[in-house]
Amino acid sequence: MSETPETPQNPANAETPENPETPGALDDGEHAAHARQLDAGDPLAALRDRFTLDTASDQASGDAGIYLDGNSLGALPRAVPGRIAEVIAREWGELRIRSWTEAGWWTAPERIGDKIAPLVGAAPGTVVVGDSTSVNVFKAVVGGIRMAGKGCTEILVDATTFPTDGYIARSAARMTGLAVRPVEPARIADEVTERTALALVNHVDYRTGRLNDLPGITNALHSAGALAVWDLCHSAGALPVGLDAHHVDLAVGCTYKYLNGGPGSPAYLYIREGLQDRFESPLPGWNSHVAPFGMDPAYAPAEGIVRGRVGTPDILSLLALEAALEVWDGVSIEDIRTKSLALTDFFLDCVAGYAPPGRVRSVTPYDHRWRGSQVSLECARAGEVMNELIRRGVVGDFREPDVLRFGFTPLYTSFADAERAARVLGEVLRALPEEGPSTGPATDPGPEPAGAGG
Ligand SMILES: Cc1ncc(COP(=O)(O)O)c(C=O)c1O
Ligand SMILES: Nc1c(O)cccc1C(=O)C[C@H](N)C(=O)O
Repeated sequence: MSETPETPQNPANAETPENPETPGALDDGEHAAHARQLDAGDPLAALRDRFTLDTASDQASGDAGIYLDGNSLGALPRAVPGRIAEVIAREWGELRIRSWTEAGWWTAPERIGDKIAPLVGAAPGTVVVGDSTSVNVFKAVVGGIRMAGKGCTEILVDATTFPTDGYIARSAARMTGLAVRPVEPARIADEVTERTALALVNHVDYRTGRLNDLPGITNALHSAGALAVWDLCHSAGALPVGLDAHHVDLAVGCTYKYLNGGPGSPAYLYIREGLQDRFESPLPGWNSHVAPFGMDPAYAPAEGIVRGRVGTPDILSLLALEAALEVWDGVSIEDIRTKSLALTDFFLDCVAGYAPPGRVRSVTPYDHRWRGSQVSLECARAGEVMNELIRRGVVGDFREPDVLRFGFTPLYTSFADAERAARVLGEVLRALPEEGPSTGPATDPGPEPAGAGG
């Protein structure tokens, strides 16, 4: 994974003069038949039943939606409503305060961290669940700066990062007297110096779906004496991460995308085992104290990953997440990756077949080494196109200024979903010519841009 990223070659970019512009003349049947064949041979196909989604027969009748926004909000696992009803009725309703010990509420952040750990290649005891990703970015960046060498004067931040990481990193740097330098992930190895404390990098770019080179960048940072801090929001649950194997120092991620924990479900913090005793949290709440019920005015951190905690855990959301993680029973992340790449390859082929030539350009690398689990298509009038796709039952989302995003969650997305989404996209692009009366939400999103609520 440490080779230089190649220029993406993408069938959806390719000129396809042989593709007729009239919908009826496309060979829809061939793509649809291929989708049926791929679904029939898909060893993960049955996992879709672990989720509440529109059924295959709803889809056959054309009434149901195709959900390609699991990279924003994962679908609802079937086990969650029953478990939450039980937690409310029994644990909160009857046991009340006793549940902190008798129902295992107190230890839930580490117990659930241990369930996420194998999905990101981490050992037990290295992941703690709680707070939002934004808050965990703050803990990781300040905690990392405090571990760095005294002569460090700067931190590097992925220049293409999801904005919250950049905002928080800037604030953290200001508080600690360091400078912030935005650097493209592919340039980090060249830009890191002995004065760099750490780099904060997104594993998968939220906008383009590009997979950044975690092993190579981590290695380059270490060679310069800097720490590697990764944001796994768009990779955890979609592809193998290998945190321990690649000696990542600190990592954060959300659980509401490919981990299907539900809206606003708590995020997680990973601290490499060898660094835990040096980690000084910038938010040393009583839950990370060595003796929380000692009520000592002086702070003394707990041993191990517990020191990543802050205050009282958000129990209902945490336990919903725990139930959601049951969908991973018997599922290997390597098989998920294989299906993810097959789905995105197939979608790109279908788009190349169905979209009018030149109307969309994939900004997601075609090269598997650099592809996450989404396909992002640059397109004129993208906001309007996405609104129309959603109206026709294909739910992806739109990101400024001109990107259509389609997320593929191998646990529940079928090849038939991919084919139908591409077919409807082709229809919508024909209905909305490139030069429209206005550029609409692509330049002026208004209060609710397409897909914002996903
Ligand atoms: C890469 C990345 N980091 C952070 C966040 C946001 O984190 P939070 O859960 O704090 O809103 C997102 C998405 O919302 C994201 O895509
Ligand atoms: N967290 C979100 C939310 O509360 C509302 C709408 C969208 C989101 C998202 O997760 C956005 C997402 N991180 C993105 O990749 O753009």
